[in-house]
Amino acid sequence: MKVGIVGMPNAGKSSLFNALTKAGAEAANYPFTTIEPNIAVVPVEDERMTKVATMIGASDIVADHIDFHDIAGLVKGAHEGEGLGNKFLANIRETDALVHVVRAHHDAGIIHPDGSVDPMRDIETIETELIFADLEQIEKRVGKVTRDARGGDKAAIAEQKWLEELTEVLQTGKPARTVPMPPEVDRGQTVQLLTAKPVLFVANIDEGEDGIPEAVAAHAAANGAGVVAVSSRMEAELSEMDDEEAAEMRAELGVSESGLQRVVRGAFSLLDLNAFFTIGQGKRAQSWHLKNGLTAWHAAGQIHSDIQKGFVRAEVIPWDALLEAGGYAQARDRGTLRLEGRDYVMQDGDVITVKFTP
Ligand SMILES: Nc1ncnc2c1ncn2[C@@H]1O[C@H](COP(=O)(O)OP(=O)(O)OP(=O)(O)O)[C@@H](O)[C@H]1O
Ligand SMILES: [Mg+2]
Repeated sequence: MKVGIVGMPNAGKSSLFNALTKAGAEAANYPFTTIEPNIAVVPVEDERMTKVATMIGASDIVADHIDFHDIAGLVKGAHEGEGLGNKFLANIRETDALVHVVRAHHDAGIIHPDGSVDPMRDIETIETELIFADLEQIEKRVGKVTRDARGGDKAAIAEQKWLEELTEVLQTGKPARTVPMPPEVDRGQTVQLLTAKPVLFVANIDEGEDGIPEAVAAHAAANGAGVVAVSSRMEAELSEMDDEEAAEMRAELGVSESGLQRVVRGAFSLLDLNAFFTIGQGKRAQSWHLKNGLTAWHAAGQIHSDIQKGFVRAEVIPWDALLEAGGYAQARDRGTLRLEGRDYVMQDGDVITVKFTP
């Protein structure tokens, strides 16, 4: 899963990114050796997998990860190519969700590109750029869809209506996320809109503060977005310390939980994902994630394209049933280890073994 960090210049994106990079680099057992300089790879720990993997006797445990991409500051006019705008927008287009960092701290030593601290104005600036970029995408698409709709194509008729509605909503300053795509529309063919992506607002607050600015919270709620508050600078500083030192510092400042954890969890919960696990004795245990509603066949594809290609059937069991049984053989005896076909809809916490012909 790819998450893009966006926001105004100097909003605190790279500070947050650096903290995330440290969190990723410190996580033990990481199978990635080369990490691109603007991508922070952060594991999503899952206790359920750890428990089952320990019981089964897995050789090691590898958690699925979220990749956070540090994207340079967006400025007014980005959609017209202002300040490398188009390149940034292209970077954002490839992500599954956005973390939108908003300056809410009042450190007078940090320059604001517009001269004053105003979280709502900044949010509007960024959203306006994203909306303009979306309107351009729609404009490019509408001609073809209108022609097809005239020819009586049902999917095109639905899409045309949807694009019209989207245009209206975007023009009022609302994100595309608020207009659901009709089922007739071909997801792979139509516009990929930036404001349709899930968003987590990160209010970058003063050190020692804990609250989310009210206006930002209200805006998030009204637009189907998530919101957390952290001090990016403090998180960056804390990530440089060892655990004990960091805990002490947090206690001193009165911030309970790791702000980074809030960001990672917040971003993750945006994505509407189910976790599943592959766990075998003496083998690497691994966690994976799938969009809610996808099948065993999709799960196989995540593991390896060859496994998907040769899919025969899957053995599936909820993680807690496997733990309770005490092993695969015992679970088979109890009948809790089931055989499923490719269309089985994966459930959160399933442990799966795919049988395939190589
Ligand atoms: N909560 C905070 N309180 C005070 N200063 C902060 C806070 N968060 C970040 N800063 C400071 O703001 C400055 C800009 O931060 P940072 O480089 O992370 O911004 P950015 O969004 O990546 O900027 P750019 O768009 O130029 O890449 C840094 O000096 C950083 O230490
Ligand atoms: Mg930066």
